[in-house]
Amino acid sequence: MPAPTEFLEYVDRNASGFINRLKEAVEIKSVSSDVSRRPDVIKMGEWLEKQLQALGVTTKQVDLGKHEMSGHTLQLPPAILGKIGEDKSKKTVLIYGHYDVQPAKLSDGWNQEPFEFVEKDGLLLGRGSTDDKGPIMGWINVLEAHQKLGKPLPVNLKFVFEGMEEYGSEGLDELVIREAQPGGWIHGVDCVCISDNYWLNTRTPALTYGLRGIDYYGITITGPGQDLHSGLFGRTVHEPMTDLIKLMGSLVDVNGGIKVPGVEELVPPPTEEELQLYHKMDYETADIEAAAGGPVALSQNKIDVLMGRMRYPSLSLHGIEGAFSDPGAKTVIPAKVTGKFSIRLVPPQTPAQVEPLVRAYVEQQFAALNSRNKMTFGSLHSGSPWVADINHWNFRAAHKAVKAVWGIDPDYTREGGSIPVTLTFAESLGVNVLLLPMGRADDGAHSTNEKLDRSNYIEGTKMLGAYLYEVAAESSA
Ligand SMILES: NCC(=O)N[C@@H](Cc1c[nH]cn1)C(=O)O
Ligand SMILES: [Zn+2]
Ligand SMILES: [Zn+2]
Repeated sequence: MPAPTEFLEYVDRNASGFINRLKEAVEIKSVSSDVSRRPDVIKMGEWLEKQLQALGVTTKQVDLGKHEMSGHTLQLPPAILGKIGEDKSKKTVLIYGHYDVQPAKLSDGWNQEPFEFVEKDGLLLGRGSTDDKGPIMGWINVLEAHQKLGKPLPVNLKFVFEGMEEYGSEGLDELVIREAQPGGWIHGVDCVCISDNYWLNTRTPALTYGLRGIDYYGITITGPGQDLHSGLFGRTVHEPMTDLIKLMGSLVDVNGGIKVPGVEELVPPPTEEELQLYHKMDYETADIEAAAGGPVALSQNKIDVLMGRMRYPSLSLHGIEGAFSDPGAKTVIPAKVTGKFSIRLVPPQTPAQVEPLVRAYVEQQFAALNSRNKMTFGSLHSGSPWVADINHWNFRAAHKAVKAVWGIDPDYTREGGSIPVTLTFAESLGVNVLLLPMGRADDGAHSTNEKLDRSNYIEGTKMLGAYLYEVAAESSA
């Protein structure tokens, strides 16, 4: 059942109001990994709850308790649960999104203050515009259109919005498992839809049926009692940074090969059938280079690039806490440094399998340094990979919606990123989960100058609405 014309026209007529809604959302600095921004994350959750309530959604804020972050005990931002419609003759779709964002500073290389929303040259710019505030606003726009038009929604909707996704979704798995039980908020839904990833390129919409998992680690080296003058102490003491750089350098080679024994070996080679899927995707190595903003692809072979992103694990080095990183030439020997890195996991890898391999390797590498410093290794957070069945009516409905709104067939992709709760939804609810991305490959999620194309936001709002109509029309058999 295609989306009604009056809905599509409402979206076009009200585009500027929808953009204002996104502006308001972007300007709340809801950075989940920043201790000082935690009140803003909570404010963002409250703002979102009010938006939902104003559009007739029954909501519930769930306190997820407290957690430890960077030596502080902090209140976790609430999960915002919502529901609208209880018509037993209709399907019920569960929508998930996250209202927290990655950190961003002007000095990272932004052309504008990252939390000041700018509309320019067809782009909606600002932190969170594509990840994940744009898609969440898309769902709210769909609700607004139906309320203002006095039209019933074609399906019942349940919502789970969280404020800690960018920090490993702390506390959410337990909530989802609890609420999936009989009598729980999300028990009995027919399918799940998540809009929190991107097209493979800038041309072709995508339906996504897989995500990599993640295991995020920290290696801390301590020794000196305080930071030291390198002129007075250089070549007289074991330096924590020197040890850490050696360890971090031993984890991955410059071509992306993971040097931790046993990690790559867990992954089976691709079958002929799987290779054919990559051949069919609308993709060129120029796409990754355009999205990366430089000629830096590891291979000029499209299949290698696609498999590197979708079906092989990767190990990335993220940063060093405690290292000198300001402009200037401070001659310091930092006393305590923590190196952060993560491994993106693919089936059948699990964090429980991979973590002991990494720990044993890091300990062995550190022992080989014969350093008198101390090393501690830990996992900051983790999530398992997920793969779905694309032959399900949930995907069929999304395919029709994409075709109706964008006029082309979508690519079927596996995403290189992670959304830790996805597998928990699939397992605890026992239903199909679909990822329906709104943004493009070059949106700059987690990066500088993050944007969502105006057309992706507006057509994407239509696509989300159209998907609900197509779900309603599918037979669940
Ligand atoms: N849009 C999904 C996303 O960006 N997910 C994050 C999740 C994460 C895990 N640890 C920190 N963030 C990702 O990096 O894939
Ligand atoms: Zn996201
Ligand atoms: Zn993200």
